[in-house]
Amino acid sequence: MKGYDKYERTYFMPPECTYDWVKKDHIDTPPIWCSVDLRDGNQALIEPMSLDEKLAFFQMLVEIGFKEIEVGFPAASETEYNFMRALIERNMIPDDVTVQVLTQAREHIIKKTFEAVKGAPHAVIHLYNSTSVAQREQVFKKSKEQIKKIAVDGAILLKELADQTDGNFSFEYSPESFSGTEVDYAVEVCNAVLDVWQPKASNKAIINIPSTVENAMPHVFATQVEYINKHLKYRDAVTLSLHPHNDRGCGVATAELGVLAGADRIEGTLFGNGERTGNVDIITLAMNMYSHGVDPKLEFSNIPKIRKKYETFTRMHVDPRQPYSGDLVFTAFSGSHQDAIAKGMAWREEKKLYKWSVPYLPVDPVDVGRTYDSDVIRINSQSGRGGVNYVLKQNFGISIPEKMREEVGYLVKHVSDEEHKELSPQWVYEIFEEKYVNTQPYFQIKECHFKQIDGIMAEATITHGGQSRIVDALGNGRLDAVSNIIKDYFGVSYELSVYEEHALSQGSSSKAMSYVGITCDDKMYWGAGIDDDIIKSSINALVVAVNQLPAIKADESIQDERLVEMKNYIQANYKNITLEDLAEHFHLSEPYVSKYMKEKSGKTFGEIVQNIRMKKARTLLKNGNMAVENIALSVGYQSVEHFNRTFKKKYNMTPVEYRNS
Ligand SMILES: CC(=O)SCCNC(=O)CCNC(=O)[C@H](O)C(C)(C)COP(=O)(O)OP(=O)(O)OC[C@H]1O[C@@H](n2cnc3c(N)ncnc32)[C@H](O)[C@@H]1OP(=O)(O)O
Ligand SMILES: CC(C)C(=O)C(=O)O
Repeated sequence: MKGYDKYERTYFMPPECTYDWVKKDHIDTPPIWCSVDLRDGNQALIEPMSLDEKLAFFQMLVEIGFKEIEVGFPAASETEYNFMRALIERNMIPDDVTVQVLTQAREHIIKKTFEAVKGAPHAVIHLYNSTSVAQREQVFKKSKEQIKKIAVDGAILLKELADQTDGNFSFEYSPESFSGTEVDYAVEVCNAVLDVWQPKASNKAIINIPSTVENAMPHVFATQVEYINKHLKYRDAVTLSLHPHNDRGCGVATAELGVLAGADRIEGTLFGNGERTGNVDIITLAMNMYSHGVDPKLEFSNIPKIRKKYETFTRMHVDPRQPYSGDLVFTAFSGSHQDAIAKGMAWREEKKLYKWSVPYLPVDPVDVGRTYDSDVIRINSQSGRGGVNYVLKQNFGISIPEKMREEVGYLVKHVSDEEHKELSPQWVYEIFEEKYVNTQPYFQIKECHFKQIDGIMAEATITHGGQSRIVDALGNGRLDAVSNIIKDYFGVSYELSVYEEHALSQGSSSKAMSYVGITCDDKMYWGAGIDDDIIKSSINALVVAVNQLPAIKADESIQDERLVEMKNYIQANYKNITLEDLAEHFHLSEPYVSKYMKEKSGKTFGEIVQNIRMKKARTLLKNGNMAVENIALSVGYQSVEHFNRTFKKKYNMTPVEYRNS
């Protein structure tokens, strides 16, 4: 890529590099968390938060459990100033929470800041000035000594004003733009500031190391932090804090390695809001610890609720891939992931495990306020049988037999592929239902009675081709007897291979769900049935399965017989027949009859009716002198105009022209 040679590395390795942090593999106690949402997060918003929004956000941060909150930059604006005053005057700061405010190292800004914090029960005054090579040269045009003096002068003024101002104050100093600063020089400036403040273990100062613009790999930052940790004066009286940004996308790694390197405290924001690519995301950091079995001491058990408020207050949007918080972070669309998750969840339930080990899910989604129903497995063309089965089970209590799952999986994903869409759980259910439960059958068994005679005798009413017949057969069980009826009646052979059933809870009532798999020529055919009655549900399942057999589907004698019967019925009732009448007469649904007629005769129901009417009309026109109006009505048209129009369209002449031709 052209232009790469315009850049060079702008960070500095410390004079001595030690790598003690490398030997640690996890963080066992959470750092002190400081939220900077209301300051660094707020200053990065297109529209900074209003006073009321800041108050509500502050309340949310307190509820999450933050004990240190940088509430703003009071010298920046009236809103910022008034917010600080409101917190103090309305007594909104809980006893165990410390608020913090930021100030430049400029006299009037520091003075304004102290006016804002007057009367605070406990506040941290956070002083910063830039120390990087670039800022020394380009912005301040000052030497190292002069830059250090800005910090020291600021520190002196903080101390003086703190002594003169009503309230309880501690101090924080940040060598801003540390990432482009020589590490030993940054330490020198920090130590000079500490010399002014003379911190005590009972009232610690905070030294905050920002990766103001992240410009190095996280291990470089950790090595820098380790050096600072070892070279800061008054170390027992100093809280070493980090303030990572995310310009290289490594904010979280930078923070974690920095903590391993000796940092005690982290400044960050919810969802990583902040300047440019953001501050480090505290939710991710906290949840990373949580997923290692460490209590982060922040409450993220309902992230969706926090997110909703955050999005309202900041007008920002959380990315669907944002760790722990995004819409899609617990979702598997792909088959093998879904399969493993579904099996892992089943394993967990079966073994009654408390410890979490479900594949592909770093934490239990329920722990952060998500659900298993809609968050974990979603169906598209990348999905597989494990996922489809999970969705049916989780959402509808349908537990399909192991051997049936592959067919159902392919059936569902095929629809998604064709439609090019994600399928909602309801859609998945409808696909399943249409094929296995409510399929339009070639035959049905509407009624069945059983007698115990040397085995089971079943007597079933089989309906097909518009006719119903009562047939009986013996079997060694009820389903076997019904199966024998079907075999005898249609002359088909198959093996009844799988029968499974379970209760299906729907609201307060419970139904029986049955599955039947039959084998014919080494291939399995499936059906399912749902009914209050277990026998009925199993017969329905069997009927659907048999209806899938190619021998039944291709049985032209059944087809032809029914088609002829339908045509005869139309012929006999052509004057006022509707599709609804026809479907009802043959105990079938309208869409099925409509599709069936088109497929089998090449004409729609409407075309067939029209042909019959026209044929009758032509005969009446040629034989006798019945008025055209009367002919129209007698063959079933509502009006003569309609008849004339249809006739002309079909024969390219009017009925009168036809009569005279
Ligand atoms: C990395 C960070 O996030 S740091 C925090 C940044 N946040 C903000 O800036 C948000 C709030 N800031 C503001 O509202 C404004 O900047 C104010 C009100 C504080 C100050 O505004 P202004 O007086 O117009 O000054 P501005 O911020 O533009 O800075 C300009 C001057 O201050 C100096 N300056 C900037 N930062 C500092 C600092 N930390 N310490 C000392 N001097 C500073 C600049 O060198 C410049 O000096 P010059 O005029 O002599 O060249
Ligand atoms: C003021 C400092 C800590 C800052 O916000 C930064 O450097 O990013």
